[in-house]
Amino acid sequence: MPSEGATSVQVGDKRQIYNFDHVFPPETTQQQVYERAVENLVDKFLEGYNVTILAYGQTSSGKTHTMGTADNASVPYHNKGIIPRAMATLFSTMNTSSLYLNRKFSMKVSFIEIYNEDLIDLLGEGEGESRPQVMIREDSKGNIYWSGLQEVQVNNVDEVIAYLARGSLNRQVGATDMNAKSSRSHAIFSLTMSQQKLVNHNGHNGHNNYYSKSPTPGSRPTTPSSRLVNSRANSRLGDTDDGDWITITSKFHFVDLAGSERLKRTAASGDRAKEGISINSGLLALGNVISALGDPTKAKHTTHIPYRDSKLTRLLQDSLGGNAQTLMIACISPAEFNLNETVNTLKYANRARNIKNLASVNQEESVKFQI
Ligand SMILES: Nc1ncnc2c1ncn2[C@@H]1O[C@H](COP(=O)(O)OP(=O)(O)OP(=O)(O)O)[C@@H](O)[C@H]1O
Repeated sequence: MPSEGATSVQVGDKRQIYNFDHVFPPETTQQQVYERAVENLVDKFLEGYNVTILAYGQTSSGKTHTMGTADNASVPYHNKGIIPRAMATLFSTMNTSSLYLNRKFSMKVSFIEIYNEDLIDLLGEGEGESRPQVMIREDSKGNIYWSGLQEVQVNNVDEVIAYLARGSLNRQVGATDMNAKSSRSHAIFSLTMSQQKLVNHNGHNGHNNYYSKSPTPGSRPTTPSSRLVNSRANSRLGDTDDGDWITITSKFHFVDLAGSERLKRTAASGDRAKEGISINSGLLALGNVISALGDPTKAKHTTHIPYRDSKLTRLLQDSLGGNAQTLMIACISPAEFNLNETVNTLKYANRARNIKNLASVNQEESVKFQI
């Protein structure tokens, strides 16, 4: 059974203890991992917090399996990873919980890959260089956004899984000595949710408004361009959605990192070696950001956090140490011959545990609509 607390590792005659929130032994099921570590984060996402889950570990340790980054409709339920389970909880909560009755939801997914420091849109149209270029941008408030990336409207779990499967087929996969089907890239599957919440309901006249964008204060949203995800909100609000509305936007990033193993262990050469160098430098940069964020003397001065050292850390800038609930899952091998990699993964994850984020709900100003 999963347990709280520490795990200890013996290296030579030294025993080192690492503390984690949960430790899952090999026989743990996907459902147990999900319930213990992830399910409450879906509630946080619905409340309006940004959430990021990262899977870290050496090749073949189960990152993709745990995250469900490659899951499709043919994966049997007991094997399904975090993403399909989180989506099932999310849509079911939206559609059944009384907490979300007076809301209108709009959701989009995107799927991006970092391969050799190139950003590739896994849902983008076209092949190779004909695909739109994805750029990392920062707005005046320091929020990171990705321009040129395809964001696709989704209305139910099946649509999310279809895009997940489509994107994962486009992901860079190569064979190494350690995993015949190794992911050679970092992949980030993201869900952006916008909620229109009715407060101070006036209860007279009006039409149903479906919003795909945050409305500008003082203006009324125009033609409905997105379908309403929560059909109950439509029927409940009916013709009487006159009142004050607030917009809550939250992002859920599922990050399946490339294998963290030392290059020589994969016996890589040529393209595989180039990929390995790039993977290691991205993970090193991530490790440096994690170390800086875990050090309270540095974390106060955000200019010292080396986010700009890699695309991976830049993309995740507002999810690491920013305004997000962040979970790192460290995948390790029980095999003795992987001990060194296991110790490295435990040290890496242990550093991540020192980060203290200040998460808050992303709520826009109250907007009055007179209809
Ligand atoms: N807990 C598990 N139970 C059953 N099968 C597993 C488990 N973890 C991993 N596997 C299987 O082991 C193989 C390797 O796992 P996976 O591809 O998830 O590793 P990975 O860490 O993502 O590797 P890479 O970094 O090379 O992509 C897959 O066939 C996967 O289905």
